[in-house]
Amino acid sequence: MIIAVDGPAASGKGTIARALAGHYGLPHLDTGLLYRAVAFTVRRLELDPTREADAVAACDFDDLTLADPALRDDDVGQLASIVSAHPLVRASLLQRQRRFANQQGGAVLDGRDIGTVIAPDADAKLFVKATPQIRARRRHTELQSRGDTTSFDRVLADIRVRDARDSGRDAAPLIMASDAALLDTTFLSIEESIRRATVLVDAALAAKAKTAE
Ligand SMILES: Nc1ncnc2c1ncn2[C@@H]1O[C@H](COP(=O)(O)OP(=O)(O)OP(=O)(O)O)[C@@H](O)[C@H]1O
Ligand SMILES: Nc1ccn([C@@H]2O[C@H](COP(=O)(O)O)[C@@H](O)[C@H]2O)c(=O)n1
Repeated sequence: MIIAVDGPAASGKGTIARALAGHYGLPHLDTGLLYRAVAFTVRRLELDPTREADAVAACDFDDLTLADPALRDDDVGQLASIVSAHPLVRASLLQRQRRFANQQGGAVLDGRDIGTVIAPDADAKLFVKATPQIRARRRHTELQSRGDTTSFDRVLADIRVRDARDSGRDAAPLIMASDAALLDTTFLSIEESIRRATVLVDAALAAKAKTAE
């Protein structure tokens, strides 16, 4: 069983995807981390993130990089949205994500293009959204708890820039798959978001089982 969870930055898709993975006993992949690792490597090697060849060279990152907490920094997210717009970077990370999705028993993946590109035949697809203001507030709180002093206005501005870049690029833009269920978490607690996500996934699985009869 493959569950695809997509949505914009700080919409809560990772929180929901992790909870779904626990609920259904499936492994989880946060695909944003892969793009963050490329961005982090570009920066470490002092490469140019706007040059596709430089960004592709950074796709060969060491897997230990994925465990570095600095990957979660706001500026790495910004850089990730620059490198992720290059088609050859996306192509370079595609098979790794597909292999994870198609492993025996299934998986939960969250990102921007899981339901549209990585796993278009996923058994259940969610598109998680929330207003930019509420996403910025959540991300700001999270950054503060890690000792990051980035201002709320800066976090909100970064989220708007990242939304525009991720939705406006030609290669695998952030869009809701036509067969995804929409979950707006703007006014929902984490617990309620997870509860509703589980109901939506159960409904998608039941509908799929019925058409297979
Ligand atoms: N419904 C909610 N209510 C309040 N806070 C939430 C809610 N959902 C998630 N959060 C918090 O908001 C922050 C962002 O959530 P999360 O990391 O799940 O988002 P994301 O969409 O995966 O972000 P990114 O795209 O940057 O990976 C986290 O600190 C999380 O605990
Ligand atoms: N499937 C994906 C996942 C992520 N990206 C890009 O990476 C950036 C960081 O992702 P987070 O989920 O950690 O915020 C994001 O802004 C996207 O540009 C992607 O393109 N496809």
